[in-house]
Amino acid sequence: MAEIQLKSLAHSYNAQPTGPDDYAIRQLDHVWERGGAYALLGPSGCGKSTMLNIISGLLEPSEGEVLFDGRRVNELSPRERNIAQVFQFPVIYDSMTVFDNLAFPLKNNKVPGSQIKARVHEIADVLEITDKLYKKAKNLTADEKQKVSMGRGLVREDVSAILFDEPLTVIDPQLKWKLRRKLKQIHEQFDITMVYVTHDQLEASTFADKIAVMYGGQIVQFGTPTELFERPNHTFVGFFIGSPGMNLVAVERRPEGVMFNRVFVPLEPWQNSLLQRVKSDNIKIGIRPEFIEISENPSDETLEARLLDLEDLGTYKIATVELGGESLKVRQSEDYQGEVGDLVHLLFPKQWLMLYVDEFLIKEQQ
Ligand SMILES: Nc1ncnc2c1ncn2[C@@H]1O[C@H](COP(=O)(O)OP(=O)(O)OP(=O)(O)O)[C@@H](O)[C@H]1O
Repeated sequence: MAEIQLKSLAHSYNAQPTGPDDYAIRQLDHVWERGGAYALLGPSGCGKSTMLNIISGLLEPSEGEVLFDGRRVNELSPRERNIAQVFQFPVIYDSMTVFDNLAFPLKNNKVPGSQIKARVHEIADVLEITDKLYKKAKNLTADEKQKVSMGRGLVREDVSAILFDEPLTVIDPQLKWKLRRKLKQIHEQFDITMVYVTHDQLEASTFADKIAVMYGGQIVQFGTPTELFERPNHTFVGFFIGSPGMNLVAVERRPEGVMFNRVFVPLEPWQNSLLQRVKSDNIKIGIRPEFIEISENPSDETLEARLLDLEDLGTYKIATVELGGESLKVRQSEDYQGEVGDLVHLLFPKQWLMLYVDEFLIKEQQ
């Protein structure tokens, strides 16, 4: 098990990149700590598989270094790096039994036969495939095959890390949840560094202690699921995490706050003073649907809006309101009784009103 450090890492599939758009990974520094359970979350094409393949050694980065426990491994082959990788589709030998599939990585590493048997049984028990051990792999269902594929990654006790590249894509929706829990349990039991790639936020937050959100070849935030929800460091994290995502509105600066379409939104003094110092005009405010309050009566702090739509989602409702020409989502309890067309009064609690400049969060300690 190892700490994996990425130092000034960048990768372009183009031999002669001419600008940032030619990079699948833009310069980044990152540390996956020893023994952590991590998710790498992001939309299709943001560079997740590229990063995994660079860590495992399947791909040589065009710039920067990969360090395992402080030692440069750029020149080492995947085998020498001792990384196990589980892909979207099961990688197993159909003609072999499940036992032989699981034993294969150990035989390759010249582990004694008695140890192989014990370890294969231990892993098969955890994955609940002991009754399949002496079946030919070709007779298994898709999810059983993927369990064997995971087992091949888990069986070696000496691996530096296990990388999962969307491993549950082929798994039945009902079984996905079970397997995710299983992986989490395996992580707790064996204490291995695990990086789990997915574009599904639910999958990421049930598996990982910490999530790296990737966007446009960069890690735009690395934090716990709660941190990503409460303090999105980038507008993309606000938009991508949560359902519906964060409300984001482009605004102009004013002395005591910001404005859009004749709606003035006051800010905290520290936000105002930081805002006066930045040059960019790319300014946005962001607030999650869960944190906007709707009040029946106006006050000095409320903003007048119109209820456009109310969607009943069973245990809660999502209201769509129009404020200064912008459409915002507001999450309400199931007993909220608004009528479409009603005037409503919105309150943006100060601690939940985020300010973004050039898409990044303005933080108090800056
Ligand atoms: N072999 C390749 N040659 C050229 N460009 C590539 C290659 N592999 C990936 N890319 C490009 O690099 C970028 C990042 O791709 P990557 O596969 O790492 O993203 P991803 O986040 O894993 O996406 P997905 O979730 O769809 O697998 C994309 O623009 C993709 O088109």
